[in-house]
Amino acid sequence: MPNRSVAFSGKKKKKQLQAKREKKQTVLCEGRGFPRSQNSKAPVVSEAILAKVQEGIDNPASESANYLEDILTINQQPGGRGNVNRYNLKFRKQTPEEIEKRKALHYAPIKLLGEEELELETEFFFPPGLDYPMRPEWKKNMSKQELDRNENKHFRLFCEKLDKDFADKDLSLYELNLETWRQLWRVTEMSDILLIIVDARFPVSQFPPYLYYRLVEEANKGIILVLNKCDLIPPSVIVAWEHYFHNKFPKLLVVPFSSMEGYGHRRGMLRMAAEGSLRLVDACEKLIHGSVDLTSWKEKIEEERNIDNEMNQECEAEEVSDIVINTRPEHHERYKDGVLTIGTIGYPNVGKSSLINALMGKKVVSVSRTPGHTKHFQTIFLTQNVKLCDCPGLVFPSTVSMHLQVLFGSFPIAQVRDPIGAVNYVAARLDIPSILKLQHSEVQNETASDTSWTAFYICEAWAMKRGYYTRRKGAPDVSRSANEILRLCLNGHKSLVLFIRPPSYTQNKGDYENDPRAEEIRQIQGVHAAVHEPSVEFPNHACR
Ligand SMILES: Nc1nc2c(ncn2[C@@H]2O[C@H](COP(=O)(O)OP(=O)(O)OP(=O)(O)O)[C@@H](O)[C@H]2O)c(=O)[nH]1
Repeated sequence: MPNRSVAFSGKKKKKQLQAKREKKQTVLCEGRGFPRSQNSKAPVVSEAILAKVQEGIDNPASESANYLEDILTINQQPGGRGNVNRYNLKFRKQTPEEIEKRKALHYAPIKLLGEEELELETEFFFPPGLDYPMRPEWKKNMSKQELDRNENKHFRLFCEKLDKDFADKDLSLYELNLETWRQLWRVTEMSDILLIIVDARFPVSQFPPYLYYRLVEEANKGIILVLNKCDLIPPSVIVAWEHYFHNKFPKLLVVPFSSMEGYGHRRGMLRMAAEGSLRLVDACEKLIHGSVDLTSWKEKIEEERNIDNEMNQECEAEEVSDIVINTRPEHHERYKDGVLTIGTIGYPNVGKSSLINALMGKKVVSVSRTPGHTKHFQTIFLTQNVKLCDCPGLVFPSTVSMHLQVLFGSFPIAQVRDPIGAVNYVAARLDIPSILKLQHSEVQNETASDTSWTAFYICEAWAMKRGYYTRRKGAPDVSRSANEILRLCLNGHKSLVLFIRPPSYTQNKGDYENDPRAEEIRQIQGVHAAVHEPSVEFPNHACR
């Protein structure tokens, strides 16, 4: 008789599945070289492994990912309005090895860096020789296909060269979508003045010097560096940055700005950021030498200044500007038809759209906490003879670390595969446990030999404080917690404000604090300056 298969009970099946799951987990854990200790929930990592990990992080060239293949795939997508993904931000993918190495740092004891170690300058992020892709030579009679082919080839060669020339450096993720670069080319071509908008917390990591040389020295454009979000940092740091940029880039005008100055006390109210706007008009006047009359812009600001707070306008989206998708090259005619065209350039999430709304005194472009929200450039008339042109956020080639990219918002937090690693980066620079008033889970454990903070413990403590637990095992949900810590930092939560300083800031801090400019900056910061306010309470969104 043929063998009949034995009936498999539900209980047996359950046991079998459980054994399979356990086996898989052991393999995963061992694969990472993280044996688990008896007392601690966190894996233990030996000094030797940590040293190796650090070595790998310091020298990532050995793990260079072949992202050049991606470029072809990205830029061969069908164009047109139909393809919604055509304008998405695109970066190379991280290799699994890179991710694994970073993960080991979750369990390394954290050592806080000194304030001087947060003093950084341009060259740290933009080593000499770095550049951005320029529009290749073109002729007026070229067909669309010819232009397209030419630009695609030029861009691919640019990326290949960058990859080769900087093989020994840890180049960060930069924009691989040619369509976005085309928009930059078009915006720079059509503008008389360019506003390079940076997050005042990280200015030198978002201001590529090659952009300055190309635009000012070669294309003879006027450029203004806007230190946006200046409400998030002390005025003395802004004063120090102004000195730094004036000395290093003599033709650059620097304007501190806070788009939040335009927000009223009541929710949903928006008005013009008048103080910042006035500084901007002054800077524009210096650059155009009377070629366009800016009186109407100034009058508009004065009018707005005199409006009572109670008369603030409702924060509703008004008629939206002219969205321009045509990026075909054209020769620039200065102050065409007596209109001053001001282009805005910057990394994603630096607040370009907010700045335009704050200049307008009403919501004309939509704002989002998600980077890459603006997909194609739009033009808006500020007054009859001043036109703004908002370019989508662009990530320029640099050596900015992945973690910093996450913290200033050029890489979406939702796509971060290692949020705890990014928390480790913040924790080395900000005392998270005391800012968030965290309690180490091992403090109560008498057998625990070490109660140093690690990124893992920070995320665990925050998860417990907020009541975030995983559904299946009921363990503290460290990923969710890490995500939230990063968001607090990105949005400049009043106490979690990470910012860099210019060289010698700490040494000359007193002078910057007493500089008369500091008072002027306080006015631009408006009522929302985080730096003067006490820490806030968190609303409790606990969920089990
Ligand atoms: N504290 C503070 N937050 C700001 C300021 N300006 C913008 N933000 C916030 O920064 C985030 C991004 O603002 P957006 O204006 O959408 O930035 P964007 O540069 O247009 O972003 P992309 O569309 O990705 O290019 C939003 O959450 C804004 O509320 C500012 O001056 N101060």
